[in-house]
Amino acid sequence: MKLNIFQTPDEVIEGIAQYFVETANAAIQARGKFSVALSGGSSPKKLYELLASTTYADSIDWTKVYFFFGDERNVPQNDPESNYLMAKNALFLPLYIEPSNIFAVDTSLTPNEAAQKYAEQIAEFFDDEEMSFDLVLLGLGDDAHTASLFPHTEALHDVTPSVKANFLPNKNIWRITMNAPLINDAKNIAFLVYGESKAEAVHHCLEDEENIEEYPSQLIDSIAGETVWFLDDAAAANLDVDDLDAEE
Ligand SMILES: O=C1O[C@H](COP(=O)(O)O)[C@@H](O)[C@H](O)[C@H]1O
Repeated sequence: MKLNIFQTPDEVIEGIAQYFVETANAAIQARGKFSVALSGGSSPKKLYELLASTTYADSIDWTKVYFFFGDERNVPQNDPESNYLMAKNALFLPLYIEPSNIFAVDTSLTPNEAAQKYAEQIAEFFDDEEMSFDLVLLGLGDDAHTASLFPHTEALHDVTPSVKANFLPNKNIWRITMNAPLINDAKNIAFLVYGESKAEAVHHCLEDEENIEEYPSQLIDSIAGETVWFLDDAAAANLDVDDLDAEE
């Protein structure tokens, strides 16, 4: 586990954009392609916009990048809540990404069918290779959820890498999410977290005693690779950084 702490949200975005480019180019050089699972919600929009900007657009051969989603809301793909729609507008359209490089969750199906189909698509993509994304990008909710692994939900108990339909009783909604075993098989995992509303959750996930039911993000740590947290000062405010391996 590695921490990168920056003063401002813009600096965090810049830092994780550079990390994305380095990780993508290393994967393309080593294996000829880069598979990435994107995060949703509000935090990564600026990252996607920066990657699609003139500063970064030419830094990666985007024809060799394959996009997946760590989680998706159970809404149509043109719904403002859709993680796919956000990535489409901020990243895919500006970079002219080919549809064959984009693996969106089919939310026209029932949640269970959508999850099963997505798991099959992922298995098919990796074929006879190890089912291991080059990079999984993650966010952190104020309640310490990541992807759609929410406190006190069934998917937290999975032990086999897969995609699950996860019911959130408090909100009475379904989400489709990669489970922790699948995420942890990734070669690299990067959390992007900024803003003071996240400070408590960051502290619980990184420094508190293990309590997976309350703080599901504690489940996440790459087994064979690297887990890196990109934080701003506000999100890191409650950390005792001296006890952690932090680079500022
Ligand atoms: O619901 C979700 O929330 C988390 C965190 O989102 P944020 O809006 O607080 O940045 C996100 O990582 C996840 O993909 C998303 O579906």
